[in-house]
Amino acid sequence: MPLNHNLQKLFEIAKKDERLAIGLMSGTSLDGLDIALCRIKGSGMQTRITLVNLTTIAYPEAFKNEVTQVFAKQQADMEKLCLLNAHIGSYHAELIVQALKDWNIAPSEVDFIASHGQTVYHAPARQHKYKGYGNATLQIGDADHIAVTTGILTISDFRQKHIAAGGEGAPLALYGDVLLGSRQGEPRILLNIGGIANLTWLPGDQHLSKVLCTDVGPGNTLIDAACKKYFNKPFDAGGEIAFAGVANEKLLAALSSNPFFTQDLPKTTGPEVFNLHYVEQAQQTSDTLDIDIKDLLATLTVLTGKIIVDFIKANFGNEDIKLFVSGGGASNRFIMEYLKRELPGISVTDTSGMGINPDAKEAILFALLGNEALVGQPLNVGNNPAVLMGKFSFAG
Ligand SMILES: Nc1ncnc2c1ncn2[C@@H]1O[C@H](COP(=O)(O)OP(=O)(O)OP(=O)(O)O)[C@@H](O)[C@H]1O
Ligand SMILES: CC(=O)N[C@H]1[C@@H]2OC[C@@H](O2)[C@@H](O)[C@@H]1O[C@H](C)C(=O)O
Repeated sequence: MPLNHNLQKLFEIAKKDERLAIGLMSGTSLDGLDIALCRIKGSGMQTRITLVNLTTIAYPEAFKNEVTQVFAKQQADMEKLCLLNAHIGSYHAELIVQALKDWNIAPSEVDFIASHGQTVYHAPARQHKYKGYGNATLQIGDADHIAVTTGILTISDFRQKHIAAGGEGAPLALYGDVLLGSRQGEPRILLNIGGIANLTWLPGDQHLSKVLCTDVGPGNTLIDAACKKYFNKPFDAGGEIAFAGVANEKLLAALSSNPFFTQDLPKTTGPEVFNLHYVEQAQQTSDTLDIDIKDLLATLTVLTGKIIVDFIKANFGNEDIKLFVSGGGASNRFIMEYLKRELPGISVTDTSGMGINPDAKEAILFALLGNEALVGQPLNVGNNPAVLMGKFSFAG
């Protein structure tokens, strides 16, 4: 019996020497959609990927406000959640169609889209309160809408397989980091400072069993929340407000005492834990509710730097390592200067120092994961599940 047209096309795409793919990332900062157009050759450790084009479409305030109603909330309007699942899928599709027009690329030239979706809740078992339930995470923005509207095969919902195979559904960065970032004789740390900060340790002997990838703690999420509340700004551009304040040591100590920081590795978290409620509680226990708001911003920014520095010193020492930073936090001069100052033996640059655009890294990761879903083999890395992730949505 002949294969139907969807499977026929799938096989044709899988047999190609080179694929044109779109990777999509909409992260926990809710700032916008990263669309990375990539050319990919091969698979696994032989993957060669070139970023052809990148655009970040900032979300309009009205859209952010809608998503915020369900984002990281223990209680939310189920109708709104249901509507947003379809709405985000179609909205992302429209943004892709527009980006392709701008780039003068016909949708028929693109082999596949790999979509992360929008995380609305992340609930590793260590973090939620429901006995008898395991790890769980929820990304919405259904990919059937993307596939049908763009006419392009779409691979999505990567995190569920990771959980089904024993992981926490995140971080997935290591799968891309080992493929693109590992170098013989050069121990590296690839740090992404998005809403949450996560890192991948790539040992210089390139033993995949020694690779570690874990969330470290809040990246920009507390800084953004405080900026919004106290300064009516979405984020602290360049870390300017933090530079104008002085970190409060008592508050810093209270914030640093969250149990997440001493839990076993690898571990994951999100704004479900690291939010303004957590900051206010720490202010209460440390009797710092009345500190200057610039000092509060400085404290939250130092916290982001300090948990990264403490983690690196405790787990990898302080010498002969190259640290490459990506994500929006790489544009926060206060954080970058803090890392350089507090890790004197380590070379700290953003990931452009290793040939990867720091704003594109996560969207590229999903393009890579989509490529692996099509033509890869499960990879044993650290104690992470060796699985191929992602679900297929056909256009017709
Ligand atoms: N010029 C800048 N100065 C300071 N901070 C910045 C700047 N540009 C971006 N950021 C910070 O980076 C954040 C966005 O980072 P990014 O897009 O990497 O996060 P994300 O992908 O949404 O999060 P995650 O990776 O945790 O899912 C912004 O919300 C802001 O806090
Ligand atoms: C559940 C979820 O969306 N987690 C994100 C978030 O943003 C950063 C950090 O927390 C990381 O664990 C993950 O994203 C990246 C892309 C990852 O999986 O590697």
